[in-house]
Amino acid sequence: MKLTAKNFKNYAKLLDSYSQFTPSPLSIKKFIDFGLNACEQKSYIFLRKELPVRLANIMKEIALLPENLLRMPSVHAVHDWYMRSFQEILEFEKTEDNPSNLKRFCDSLVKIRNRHSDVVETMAQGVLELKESHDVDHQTEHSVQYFLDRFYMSRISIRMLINQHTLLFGGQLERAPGPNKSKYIGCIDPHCNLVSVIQDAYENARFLCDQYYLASPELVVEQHTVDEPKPESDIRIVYVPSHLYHMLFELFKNSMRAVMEYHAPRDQYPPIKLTISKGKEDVCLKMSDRGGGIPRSLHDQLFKYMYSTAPQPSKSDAHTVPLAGYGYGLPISRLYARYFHGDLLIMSCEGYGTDAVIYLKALSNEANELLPIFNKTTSKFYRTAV
Ligand SMILES: O=C(O)CCCOc1c(F)cc(-c2c(C(=O)NCc3ccc(C(=O)O)cc3)noc2-c2cc(Cl)c(O)cc2O)cc1F
Repeated sequence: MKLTAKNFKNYAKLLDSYSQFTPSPLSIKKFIDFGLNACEQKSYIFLRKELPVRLANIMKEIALLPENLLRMPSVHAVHDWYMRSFQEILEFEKTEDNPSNLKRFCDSLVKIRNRHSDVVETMAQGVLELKESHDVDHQTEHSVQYFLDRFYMSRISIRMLINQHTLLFGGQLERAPGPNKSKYIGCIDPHCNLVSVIQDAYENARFLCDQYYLASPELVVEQHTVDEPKPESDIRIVYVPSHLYHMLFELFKNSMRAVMEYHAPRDQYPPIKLTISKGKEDVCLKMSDRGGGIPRSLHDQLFKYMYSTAPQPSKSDAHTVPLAGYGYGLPISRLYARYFHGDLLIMSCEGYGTDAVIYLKALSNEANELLPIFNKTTSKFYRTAV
């Protein structure tokens, strides 16, 4: 439906009303329990309210961004995608949960997911457009950092809800029944084998490293469980393998880049060590490399969106390890870890190497979604930050 002045006013009213609601966080346990006895009508009734609530909450923040960022063509495009998706879901607000509407709803979710597939790159482009067209003061940089952390967390959560519904009810052909794929609940693996995800991420990062450096560090994995120091079988948890893969792939790339740059080509490269430990509260994955580390003063830059959207250096600059990252890999990996109340920390010892630790909740009932909530405090933050 084309946005006209008339329906724009009506849309603004709907945005206000849906943003008054607080998003309802779900735990991994709740996703599993619902999925084990999945009812499409219940999911439809929940999502046709929860999705517009989550969209409206973050759209109110987009509207509070500094004017000169909002005006950037790429940011405007993203805002437009959000408006269209918000409207599309509202068309189901009062429709009956009959089979044809359920099918239409599912198709609409797939369409929305596809519309938003390039949001991260497009927002990064918008930040670059801002840097190239305006002087960016500290306040604006601070607002952008605060906003993007919340914006990408909101996006992770909305895609999680959409993926669960479309995987459970989308009528996809049965997945190739891999060893435990058939036991997935949507995108959640109730028996996620950590070593398999680690191996996957390592092999793919190593492939890129070998391509560029013609060599790569080996990997050594150790596992410890609170009850048995040398567990017989691999440690497993209930988690979303694709989220864990994203974090590990990013960290392996960083460790490999540091090790290969720090050690002269003729050296025997020190291996990357990955220690997995399962405690009562957390499952920890510590990736340790001897890549020379970074100075403490540069730690925060690793997680900056503005800093890390440096223009792409030419290939010739690639011989030094530029701290200006090339993507949003690390900040978004930290959001994936925090999404279910875990965390991702980088501890570097300059002159020696870096430890990167991923903390995940050991208990699925404690792995609750961490959702950004739009309220007076949020808008005050933007007002004072402008
Ligand atoms: O976003 C992306 O695509 C990648 C964005 C990211 O790109 C980076 C990258 F992969 C690796 C490093 C790096 C360095 C380094 O670079 N040391 C050499 C130098 C020492 C001092 C200075 C300085 O004083 O300026 C600069 C470099 N040392 O340890 C790490 C390191 C960093 C992380 Cl997050 C990790 O998980 C593991 C690591 O071994 C820095 C990156 F930034």
